[in-house]
Amino acid sequence: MTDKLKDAKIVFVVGGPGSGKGTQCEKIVAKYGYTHLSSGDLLRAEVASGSERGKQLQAIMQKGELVPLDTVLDMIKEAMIAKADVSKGYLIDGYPREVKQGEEFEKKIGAPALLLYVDAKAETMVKRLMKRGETSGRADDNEETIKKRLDLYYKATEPVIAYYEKCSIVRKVSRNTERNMMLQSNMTSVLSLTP
Ligand SMILES: Nc1ncnc2c1ncn2[C@@H]1O[C@H](COP(=O)(O)OP(=O)(O)O)[C@@H](O)[C@H]1O
Ligand SMILES: Nc1ncnc2c1ncn2[C@H]1C[C@H](O)[C@@H](COP(=O)(O)OP(=O)(O)O)O1
Ligand SMILES: [Mg+2]
Repeated sequence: MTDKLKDAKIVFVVGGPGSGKGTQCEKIVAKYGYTHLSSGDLLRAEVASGSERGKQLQAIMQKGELVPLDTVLDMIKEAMIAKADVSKGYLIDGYPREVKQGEEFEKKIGAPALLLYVDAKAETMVKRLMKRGETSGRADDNEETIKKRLDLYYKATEPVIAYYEKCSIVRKVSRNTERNMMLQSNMTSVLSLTP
């Protein structure tokens, strides 16, 4: 099964809650036709299905905690396989959330070609999430859960960036670069390579 993903081009998209991961991914999809898989969206789809597992996931997400690694990795892998025949590459948005998730992904699927680090100030993230919460209907877009998600981001997810900096695959997108990120040659050269 994993054979289907043997040569897959993989881009991890990492950043704090509300940093703009989903927004930047949409831009990349429009330009490069990559397959966008958001771990949060996959989990919310499971919740929406009303399954027993969905109920357990909902309770964890509402508290701003991480769901079990195996659950999210299995979902991502399944979604990747489903698109393997048509995909030019994958944007894995919201994963890894901790170094261990990155290690497991590499063992079970493959190594990332690039990690896009979407950077924003805590103050900006909180402001955006409070605004998003007015219409998103998301159980975790409220003040209390946002604070927990931010704390967890700095504690568990930021180390992921340092971990991948060692192999020089991190590209940072920040306020100054996001508007013209598609023009950055370092990103273009990696993204436009055919798988
Ligand atoms: N560059 C930006 N400037 C202003 N608002 C933004 C920007 N990027 C994203 N947003 C807004 O911030 C919120 C969070 O963005 P989203 O892409 O959902 O982030 P994430 O997937 O990282 O949580 C959304 O409401 C989005 O419209
Ligand atoms: N890779 C992962 N591991 C564990 N839990 C995850 C996960 N990705 C998402 N979740 C769970 C916990 C998150 O607080 C919640 C929402 O994630 P998300 O939609 O990626 O949020 P955001 O886009 O605001 O950063 O789903
Ligand atoms: Mg998102």
